[in-house]
Amino acid sequence: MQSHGTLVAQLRYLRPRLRTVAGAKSLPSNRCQCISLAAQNRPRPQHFPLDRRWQGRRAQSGAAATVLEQAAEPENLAQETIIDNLAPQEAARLSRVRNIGIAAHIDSGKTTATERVLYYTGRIKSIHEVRGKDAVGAKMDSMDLEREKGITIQSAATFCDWLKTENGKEEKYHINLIDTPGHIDFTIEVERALRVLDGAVMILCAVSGVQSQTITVDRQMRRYNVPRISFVNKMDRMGANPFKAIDQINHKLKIHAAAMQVPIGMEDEFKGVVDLIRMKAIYNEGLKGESIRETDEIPKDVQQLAAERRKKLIETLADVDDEIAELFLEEKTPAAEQIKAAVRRATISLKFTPVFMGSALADTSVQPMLDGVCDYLPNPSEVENLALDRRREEAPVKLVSYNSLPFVGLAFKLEESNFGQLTYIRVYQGSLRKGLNVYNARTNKKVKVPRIVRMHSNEMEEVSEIGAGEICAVFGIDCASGDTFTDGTLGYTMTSMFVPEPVISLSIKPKDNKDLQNFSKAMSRFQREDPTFRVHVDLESNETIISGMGELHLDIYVERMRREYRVACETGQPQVAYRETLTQRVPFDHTLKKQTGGAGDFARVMGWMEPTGALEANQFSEEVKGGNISEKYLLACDKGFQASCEKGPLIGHRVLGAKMVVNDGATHMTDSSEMAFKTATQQAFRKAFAMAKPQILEPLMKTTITAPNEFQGNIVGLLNKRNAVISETDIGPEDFTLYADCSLNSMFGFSTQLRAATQGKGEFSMEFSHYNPAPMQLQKELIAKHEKYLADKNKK
Ligand SMILES: Nc1nc2c(ncn2[C@@H]2O[C@H](COP(=O)(O)OP(=O)(O)OP(=O)(O)O)[C@@H](O)[C@H]2O)c(=O)[nH]1
Repeated sequence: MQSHGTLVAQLRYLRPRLRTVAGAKSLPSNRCQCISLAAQNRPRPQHFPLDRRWQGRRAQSGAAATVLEQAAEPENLAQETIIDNLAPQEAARLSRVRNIGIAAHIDSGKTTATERVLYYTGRIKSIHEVRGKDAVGAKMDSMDLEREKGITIQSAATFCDWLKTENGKEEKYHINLIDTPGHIDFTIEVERALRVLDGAVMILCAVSGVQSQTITVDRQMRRYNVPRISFVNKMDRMGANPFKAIDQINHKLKIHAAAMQVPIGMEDEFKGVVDLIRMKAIYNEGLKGESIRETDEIPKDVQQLAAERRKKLIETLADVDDEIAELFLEEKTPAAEQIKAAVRRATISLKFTPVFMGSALADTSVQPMLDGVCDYLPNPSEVENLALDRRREEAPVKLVSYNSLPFVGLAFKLEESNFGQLTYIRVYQGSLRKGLNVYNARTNKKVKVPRIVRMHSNEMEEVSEIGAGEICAVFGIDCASGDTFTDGTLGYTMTSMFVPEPVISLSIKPKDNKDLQNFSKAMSRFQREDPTFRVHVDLESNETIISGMGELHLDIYVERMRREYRVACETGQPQVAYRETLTQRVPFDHTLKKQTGGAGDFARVMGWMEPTGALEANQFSEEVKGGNISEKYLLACDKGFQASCEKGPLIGHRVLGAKMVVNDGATHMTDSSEMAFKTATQQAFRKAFAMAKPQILEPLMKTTITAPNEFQGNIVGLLNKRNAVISETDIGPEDFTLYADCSLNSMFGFSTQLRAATQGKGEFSMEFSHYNPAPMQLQKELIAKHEKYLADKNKK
């Protein structure tokens, strides 16, 4: 396989020739894109079940290569002229834009750090703390519930301009920033932020280092190939040790990491940091640390540590960067500029994370982290984003963050506001203007953009245009989360994000029937905003069932219903969201025949049912020859199949991984109807399903537990009792991390037992992994319980 660079060089050579050939319109389409994808030789990310999902994301490469390869397309020749003319101007604009997210374990200080960033960049005039005494709360936690509980529930977007000073010169950077929740139950918020961001700041606590949720966040960043810098916060706390955190990033997260700074003083003596590239001491001054004082005088007691850690930084870089490796082998010391360039290359190519440190609460050393964002995280043109061209069999095409190209944007988040639905859009190509007609690639509907705003937490600033590579929100566009918009000249669609399956459900109803209207309004709004929150009505019990990612997730919606819609609700016990499936192929031949005096019911359906393999979405297909069942009745069969999948025959939970094929049947001249075919299909489904060795599936959770080493035996004991499968144990000098697959059903009450078994020092996080057949005994119990429920209901 040739390197990407070599191929780009070849394309550069070929370009004048391609132009001539393209004039004759004989170039095979997509050749260049194919070469480019092959050149990157990217494996499909592990967590993506469908190829198409990852095609929408990116690999890292230079904008020049992107433009060049796309320009070589005959269809893109018109664009090429524009690109050639605008390149320097666009490149200059984009080089000062950063779209970043802040992600971390719960309570690491994401919101507190963001508050500093907004203050130092002049976005807010004063600092308010999370759960602070002034009772105002941090800017980015704008929901009352967030402020009360001191946790972030929704991701909030904001933007700011950072004046970075280097060698006495000021450079203005425009930063779009998203603060994301730390709790795993709100993981979709992190997923959608990472889907559209170009880089991230991973915050760690200086005392706790890599925690269970840091591991989840790491997984998410890998899923979307997001480069990151790290910030070790809470350096003022007793027991702070940034180097322990760095070791843990190296060993637990398995990404090369090295300190970019060393601390001056520790814990309550923490005063500032030494920048290891420029070898300068940096202190914060002013009431809120707003001014920075830099000096060449590094305190004596820190000099040796600084020298050692600088050496370590260069050694680590030599492992991930060829240029530094060469200098290292020649025993030459790289210059500051060379180190900086290597950190940037290695970070953007996802091989390395530079580690900064400070204390957001003590207003110390947040600004150098912001400089790090500008120096080491990619600008929008350095991240490759792909769309699929529906006019050319969904071939991947690269999007170019240039304003003058046709518009392509992705709606990544919806929010209900006082002024109607607010749709967050990341503009990938072209610019979005007020009054522009845009097309929804999914529905093909045209809409005019009435209002564009830049979000600043819950406040907004009206703008008339947003350039490529930026994030904004628009009003008055009806769409679903994950829809692609274009200007109508392109058949592009971008792939959506990874949406985990809900694992917990509970029944819910308003305490007072007069609130029913508000109740359903709230339900439909929450569902539209959050793809991991689902609502359905159980047809047998007539109960409304809500499903989500965990108990806290559902609790928050019940609480929001009370506060925002004034609907008090009663809820049932949380239940695991089981699934039902079949394991073998079975033929069916079923006739519905009812003769009751007048017109009767008649429908005959034949075919087979089988597992889809790999537990994919349910599928219905028809292979009827000779017109024995008309198109209209086949549609009714499909509806019957979908209805049957909603409520499995075993325990009434949803069916997963079932395929039904109807290949023959019979119709009666007068007695057949759509209803008859729908019912016949449902009856055939039940019969076939029962014969096809059905199974109940339970959600298995990827569980990460961290605790001090002395509790390892206790925790293994707890997990063994739950039949968990331990996949890996990582033992550090003081604490250990254990990775296991546990059934969700066995994890109820685990947090209390973990606390008791570890004197409150252990913590865990769970993330849905996959569905697995439930143990036979449990399957029998669930079926018996469901049968009893049905029998009791029939008696009534
Ligand atoms: N000592 C110390 N405490 C801090 C620091 N930064 C934040 N905190 C405190 O840590 C707690 C959590 O801070 P947040 O900023 O809410 O953390 P978060 O990561 O946004 O929390 P979630 O969004 O709920 O996950 C608050 O009580 C902060 O005051 C710091 O640098 N030093």
